[in-house]
Amino acid sequence: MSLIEVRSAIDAIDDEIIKLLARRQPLVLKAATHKTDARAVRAADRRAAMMDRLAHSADAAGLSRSVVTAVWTAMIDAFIQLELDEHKRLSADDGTGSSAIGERRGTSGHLG
Ligand SMILES: O=C(O)C(=O)C[C@]1(C(=O)O)C=C[C@@H](O)C=C1
Repeated sequence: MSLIEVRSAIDAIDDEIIKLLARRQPLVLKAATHKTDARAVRAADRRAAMMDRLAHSADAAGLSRSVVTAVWTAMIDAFIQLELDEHKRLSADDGTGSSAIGERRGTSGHLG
């Protein structure tokens, strides 16, 4: 396999990763609507559990744990920022006394 071929294969995989992240993004934004503050958005317990689970998934897949840790740390940090931005937008009082996040969340809202 030439370097050009290797890079072409990497590009194809990156395009798949982009598609998967594009599916992940609206789910993360939906999670934001279930949360009422930044601490809940950060969901430290959930994040720790994910990293633990993913380390085992990496082992099973033959993927470097350090790569998984670095990639998911960066990815979750980026999605948290997106969630915080969305959360701020939905929480903004629209002047009617009811916030958009309350309407989007319905009655099942919970912290974290
Ligand atoms: O599971 C959540 O509560 C999310 O908001 C999603 C997500 C993620 O990107 O996977 C984002 C922030 C939290 O740190 C945990 C996980």
